[in-house]
Amino acid sequence: MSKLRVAVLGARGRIGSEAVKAVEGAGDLELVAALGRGDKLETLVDAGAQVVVELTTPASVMGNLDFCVRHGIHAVVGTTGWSDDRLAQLGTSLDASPGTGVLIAPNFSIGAVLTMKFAQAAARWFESAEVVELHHPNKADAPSGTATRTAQLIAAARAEAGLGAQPDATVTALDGARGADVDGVPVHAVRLRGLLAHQEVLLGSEGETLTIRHDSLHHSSFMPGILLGVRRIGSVPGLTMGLEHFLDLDRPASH
Ligand SMILES: NC(=O)C1=CN([C@@H]2O[C@H](COP(=O)(O)OP(=O)(O)OC[C@H]3O[C@@H](n4cnc5c(N)ncnc54)[C@H](OP(=O)(O)O)[C@@H]3O)[C@@H](O)[C@H]2O)C=CC1
Ligand SMILES: O=C(O)C1=N[C@H](C(=O)O)C[C@H](O)C1
Repeated sequence: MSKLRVAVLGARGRIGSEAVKAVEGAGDLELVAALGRGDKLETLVDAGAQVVVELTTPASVMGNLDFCVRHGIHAVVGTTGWSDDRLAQLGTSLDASPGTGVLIAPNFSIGAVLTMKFAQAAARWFESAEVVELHHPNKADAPSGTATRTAQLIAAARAEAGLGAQPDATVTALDGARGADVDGVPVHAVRLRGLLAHQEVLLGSEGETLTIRHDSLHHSSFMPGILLGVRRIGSVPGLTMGLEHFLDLDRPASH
């Protein structure tokens, strides 16, 4: 069987360089291009790339995806910075290229995907919910894409359960002291040398708290998710938001 032809954008970056190695190490995949800033996107077409792994920056991702979708190249995207406007713009490009698939994964690690799922399930049972994300100090964006998505899922679950605003008697505060407000859920961002990517979801009600914590200790934690996305996205046209859609998480464990 012929190998799937894969390219990496952002190939010299922290996660992109690991993705290059992961694709090279997969027997069913062939790395046909590894591009960095300034390299020509036409190379993707010349190399016959079928799937692109997009790991660049919020400033670059839209242009890169526009090119890929127009050329019918599927994309697996880890880059952050997604707003409703950007998603709508991508949706319009995909409408014009109906066979093309794009996966946007706020986080490729299984533990982070489960953290989001557990937080979403728990949210309706607690009066209070806050998210704390902790990352390496070279990270350009805050809060993280994962924390933003987690807060959005918590907020949607609270709204569906009819929960109102969270209890908070704060009257005076220094700027930023209560974090960023994501749909009514406070999100706090820590940047600390020595860390990679970590998140805590804090939930509380009268007399009890629940903390869900996840730690990515190495970029290798993201690689199985990237490879899964690469193998699956060609058969899922349109926009898929979140790796959970490829993970079959609701299937009961076999005994
Ligand atoms: N979803 C997930 O699981 C994960 C997502 N991420 C996200 O991935 C993104 C990259 O993170 P990270 O690797 O740490 O960042 P880095 O800054 O280390 O890497 C980004 C790379 O992209 C390059 N780049 C910028 N613009 C372009 C372009 N137009 N075409 C090709 N390459 C380009 C940069 O080049 P230059 O240095 O010259 O600017 C740099 O080498 C971030 O948004 C991060 O949040 C990270 C880890 C996991
Ligand atoms: O920049 C990073 O490092 C990471 N970015 C993603 C995010 O913003 O959620 C995923 C993970 O947290 C690592």
